Amino acid sequence: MPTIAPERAKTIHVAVGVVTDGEGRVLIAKRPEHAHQGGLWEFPGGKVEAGESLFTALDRELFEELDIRVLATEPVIEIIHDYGAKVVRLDVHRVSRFSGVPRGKEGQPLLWVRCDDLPGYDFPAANAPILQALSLPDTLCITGSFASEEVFIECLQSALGKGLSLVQLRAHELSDEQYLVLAQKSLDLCDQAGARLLLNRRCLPESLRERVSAHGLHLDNTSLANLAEKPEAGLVGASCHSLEDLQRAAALGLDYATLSPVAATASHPQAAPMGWARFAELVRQAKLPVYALGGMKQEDLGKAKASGAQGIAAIRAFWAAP
Ligand SMILES: Nc1nc2c([nH]c(=O)n2[C@@H]2O[C@H](COP(=O)(O)OP(=O)(O)OP(=O)(O)O)[C@@H](O)[C@H]2O)c(=O)[nH]1
Repeated sequence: MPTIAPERAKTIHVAVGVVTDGEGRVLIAKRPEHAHQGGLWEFPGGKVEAGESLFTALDRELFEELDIRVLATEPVIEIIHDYGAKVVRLDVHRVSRFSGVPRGKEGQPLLWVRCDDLPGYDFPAANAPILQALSLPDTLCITGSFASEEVFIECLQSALGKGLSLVQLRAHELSDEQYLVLAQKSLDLCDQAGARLLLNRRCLPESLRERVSAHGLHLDNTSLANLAEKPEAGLVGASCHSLEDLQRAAALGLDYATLSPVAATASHPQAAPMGWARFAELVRQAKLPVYALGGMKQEDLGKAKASGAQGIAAIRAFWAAP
């Protein structure tokens, strides 16, 4: 019978801190050459000791490594990654408030980096979903019904005015041609507001897609199932309803997933809601940022984050004429 090497018998729980400054930059440190994943950049942190809470572990590690005390944190993402020789569970939290001035107490080089610039640094393989999570907002607006183009524009302007910065254009009732006209108008408004627009259109012919250079694509569940590789279309996410879907989305290297329905939803009345406990269980096993979808309201954001989500995705909560 094969035996499990002792160091593989248990998953190592690691507290990881994304220390953020007033300008939204994050702190990265270089791992020592001799360490596991040595020479790569990391977010400061270390192993959670027996009996320690995540907060206590993070505070202790960041004091030991950076000479700062942690004052406030919020969850970012949890990643289980198998390095072969060991399995790590990275419990990543943003350190939004701290006291002291960070310095590399162990002689490690430190850098403050803008989130957009993080992909330019080499991180351990487990960190890819952390970088994805940091590049995404905690709300995803999905466009809803509209009686006329005028009403659509009003709803979109209202959503952008509330600060929503990621919009998925879902309008299955339109022809390709009508959809593209609306996509171009939406893109102009999103660009003006500094928001990103994702096209959700099954089988939108390549020639038409080329006419609107949106910031990315949202794939429906059928497209996810049929896809052989991630389309080269910027930010790409997909609609997931199961662990298999989430695993497929991660294996394709997609940037995010929506997981639904969490609660009962008017847009899919026949679908049975999975509830928060099941949602959290699935998200724990996901290797990419996941938005909770289905009956979500703005006040569900805290619950979603506490369940491991990137945030919430919704139509009704965000789509309304002013
Ligand atoms: N701190 C940190 N660890 C990471 C990151 N990404 C990643 O894969 N890891 C892995 O998580 C584990 C954390 O171990 P560590 O060496 O930082 O923990 P520690 O400070 O308690 O180390 P020690 O017990 O060797 O002193 C390592 O296997 C490391 O490769 C990251 O961004 N930050």
